[in-house]
Amino acid sequence: MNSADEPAPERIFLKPNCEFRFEVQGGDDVLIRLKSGTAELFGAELAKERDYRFRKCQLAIFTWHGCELLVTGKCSVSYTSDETPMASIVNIHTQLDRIRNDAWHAKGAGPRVLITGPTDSGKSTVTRILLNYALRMGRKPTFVDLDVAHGLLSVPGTIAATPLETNCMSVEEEFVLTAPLAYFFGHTTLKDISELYKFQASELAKRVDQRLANDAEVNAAGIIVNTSGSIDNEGYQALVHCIQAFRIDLVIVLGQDRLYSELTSAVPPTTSVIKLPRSDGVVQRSNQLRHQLRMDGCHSYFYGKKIPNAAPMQSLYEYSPHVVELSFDDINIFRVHDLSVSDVMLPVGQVDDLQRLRVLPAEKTGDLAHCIAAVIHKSSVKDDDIGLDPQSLLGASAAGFVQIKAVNVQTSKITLLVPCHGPLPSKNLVVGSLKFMEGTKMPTGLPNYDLATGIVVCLLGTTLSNFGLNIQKYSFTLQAHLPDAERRPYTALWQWWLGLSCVVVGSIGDFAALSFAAQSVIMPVGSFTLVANLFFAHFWLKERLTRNDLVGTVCICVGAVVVCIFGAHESTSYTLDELIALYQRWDMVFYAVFIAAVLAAFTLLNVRSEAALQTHGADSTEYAVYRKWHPLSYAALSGVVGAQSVMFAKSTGELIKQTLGGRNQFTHGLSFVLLAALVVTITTQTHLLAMGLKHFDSLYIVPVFTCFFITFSVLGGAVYFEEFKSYSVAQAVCFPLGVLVTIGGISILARREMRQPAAKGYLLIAP
Ligand SMILES: Nc1ncnc2c1ncn2[C@@H]1O[C@H](COP(=O)(O)OP(=O)(O)OP(=O)(O)O)[C@@H](O)[C@H]1O
Repeated sequence: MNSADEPAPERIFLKPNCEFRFEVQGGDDVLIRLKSGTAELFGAELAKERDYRFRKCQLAIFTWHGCELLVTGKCSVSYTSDETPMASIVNIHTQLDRIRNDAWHAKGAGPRVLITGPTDSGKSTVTRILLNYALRMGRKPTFVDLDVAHGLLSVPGTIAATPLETNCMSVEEEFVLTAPLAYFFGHTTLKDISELYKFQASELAKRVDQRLANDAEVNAAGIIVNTSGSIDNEGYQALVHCIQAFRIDLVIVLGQDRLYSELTSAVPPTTSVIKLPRSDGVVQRSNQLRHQLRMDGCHSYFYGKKIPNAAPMQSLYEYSPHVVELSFDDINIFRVHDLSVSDVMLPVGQVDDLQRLRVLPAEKTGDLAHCIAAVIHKSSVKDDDIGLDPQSLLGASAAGFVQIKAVNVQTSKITLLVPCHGPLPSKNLVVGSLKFMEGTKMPTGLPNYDLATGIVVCLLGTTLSNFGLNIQKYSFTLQAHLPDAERRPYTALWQWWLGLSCVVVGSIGDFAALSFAAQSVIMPVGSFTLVANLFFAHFWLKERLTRNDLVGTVCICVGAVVVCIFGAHESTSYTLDELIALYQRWDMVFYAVFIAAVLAAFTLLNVRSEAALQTHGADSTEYAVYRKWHPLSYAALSGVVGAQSVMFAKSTGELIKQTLGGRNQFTHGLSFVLLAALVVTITTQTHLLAMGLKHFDSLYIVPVFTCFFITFSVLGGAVYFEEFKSYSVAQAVCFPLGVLVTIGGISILARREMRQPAAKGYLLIAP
């Protein structure tokens, strides 16, 4: 929690059969801890003395026997209520569990329950409670979600099913899931295309039947179906269709007498229909909020859920999607149309649903931008020597989903956001009307404290790091004024160590900033170090600041920001074996040779410059050739070596993360080689930077070092984590452009008239 005026923790004492209802808005965080008694959140039991974290939600914690809760943080609404439908729900559960028990002993089928009602009547909540109760009894119920408005199991616009197990139950999340069987409807209402919905519901029902037939335990646990809130006209027809398709035994109608009475006469005699009162706690959601929830659903499909300040295991919910660019030929995009009877050109009565539904190619134009597309399972599509039969896509399930980011008609290229690395499971995509606009925020009107904290921490960290470098430079300046006999190596200077400590603490701050805001924000903010450097070097160390220095530094700053924004990506988790495989890739070998060549060239330059300086002196013609290159060699070498240390740090970080997650990676010698490489590169970088600062102005050394450090770490990460493969056109153009701008900045800075380095020891400048 970030706010300074955070309320003190509140103790809530709940009487038996009461619930604590609360709402948490977008930017806020609320922690709830069960202190005593027993309590459950929509059927999932709370553990004692554990903090549960809630954001952006409206929920209720119920107790059967009374409990004490400790609530920390700001709830926008909170109150307790003793009017709940929990007694009726638990009665239904008891009946269902009896049927499950009988089914298990008789090796038969368990109960099939469907929950319906108008929008915001609490359907998903009752579904969740019944599922959680079944899971708590050790059953494996199948959850079928037919609500296309939300898509609890997948992205919105899908209908899906999956058997659940105890580990799917969670207090903080709706359901913790693996891969459900999903059909992509593509729309969030049934309007105008309800035939497709009915057809897909029937297909899903058949697949669920097949799944249940193969597993006695899952079969005996039965199914629980959540439905959409549209219950008029087409919605009602679709509801009756689904009750038949899934052969429902029990329909629970929430809070609407008319629907209850209509369904009672419409369903088969084997199906019972019961009424359940709508809980007063169920919150009415505006259309704007519903839209926002859908965008959040799409966002968490691609990016996972970042839980700020969460325990290490919870951060597993963070995913790293990739952007890929494909040519038009590599991808087929289809759309399902529900033609009117006259369009099908068959006599009325002879037209069945399948004939009305036509799968037609979608035109690849900019209109497709932001569309969510289902990638259709290859195995379910008819694609033989004669070619692809688009109609076969109708009954095919989705292997996953992508977002169409852009369509470029001129270059015939399409850019996709895909959830993971590697080729798509098939080249056939289906779109509907669902679009995912990234960056739509909760309409809370509250500032984003995490982002602000990240930026402030990063600014403080980079300023401290730069202050540290300038303290080191200051220590060299003091030494330069001592007689030769009194000068000491830099490692014997307490000021140098103080500077190094500031650099280390500052860098820790930079890393910490990454846990508050995205890398693409933090890295560019990090180039503020150059601004801090101008300040310290000019005003404290009294280094002369010219217009050239300003222009060069600004160019490096701009270039670094561009490189970070267009080059940097989030990385994925790798085990040691995967890391070894990565290091063996030909592009990594290529990159290693390239780095070796760069290091060799700058080392040669450095050795020659040093030799010319030591042998002939700073004013000699022999040294004049190297005057511009000598400072560059130090700054560039330390930057390139430092960038390698980032790669080794990333690798060792991965190994430590995996090891902490229970898979020890330090049983292999190579892990220690990576660790040793990390130590060697960090030490070398520190030494080279110290030597650069010792001999030359920090107004030159720091920007050039920063430029090499950032460019080579981004380049290394991109090669290492194969990010180039997924570069969009904008990235492919802007990344090299950013590098060019930084190189331009260096060449401007190189014109700086630096004071001559002393042949032995320190550069003489006025303190
Ligand atoms: N007893 C309760 N106390 C507080 N909030 C509740 C309670 N019951 C449900 N809610 C909240 O009310 C909102 C609407 O409930 P729910 O999603 O179950 O309705 P729904 O009928 O499934 O909605 P839709 O028609 O959109 O599918 C949800 O945010 C849910 O968490």
